[in-house]
Amino acid sequence: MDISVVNALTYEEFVNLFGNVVEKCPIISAAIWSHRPFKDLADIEAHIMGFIHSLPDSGKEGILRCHPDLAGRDLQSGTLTRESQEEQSQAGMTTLDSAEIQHMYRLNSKYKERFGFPFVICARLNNKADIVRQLNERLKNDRAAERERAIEEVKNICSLRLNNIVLSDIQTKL
Ligand SMILES: NC(=O)N[C@H]1NC(=O)NC1=O
Repeated sequence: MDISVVNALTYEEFVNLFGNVVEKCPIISAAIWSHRPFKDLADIEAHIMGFIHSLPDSGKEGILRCHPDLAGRDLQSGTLTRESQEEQSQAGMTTLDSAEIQHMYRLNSKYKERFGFPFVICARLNNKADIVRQLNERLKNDRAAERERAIEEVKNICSLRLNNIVLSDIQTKL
């Protein structure tokens, strides 16, 4: 997708296209729309991350809380967003057996109890074993370090979602 096409989108079109690059946080695309014209995709990403970094800790934690648990209730009940469904599926979260689902549930609960927000990791860059290992590892962090670590993962998820939007646009034109 040519950046001039993105820059010509109306506010509604822009939020429709980019509204879920950060899970269930369309307010972020709504906010950065006012920074048009964008130079390129990296510029859009930089504005998104600038917005997130400008938030107080409570705002960053709010963003984390918009993320569904990995292998959690939304996945079991089929209520994940399309993006999250694809990502969790790529990381093998949709084919866990019941013991593995229970294990993830226990780890996710322990994490939420400790930090007050859900465990977030870029599922497309990690497989099942990585996710369990990192969940256990990151439980050892203090809250401030872990908040920043989780926001880094939001950045990775966002970056891949942005690339996907551009790729799928190229594919529909081929
Ligand atoms: N909790 C969590 O990490 N959720 C997610 N990760 C990801 O890549 N997509 C998600 O929805």
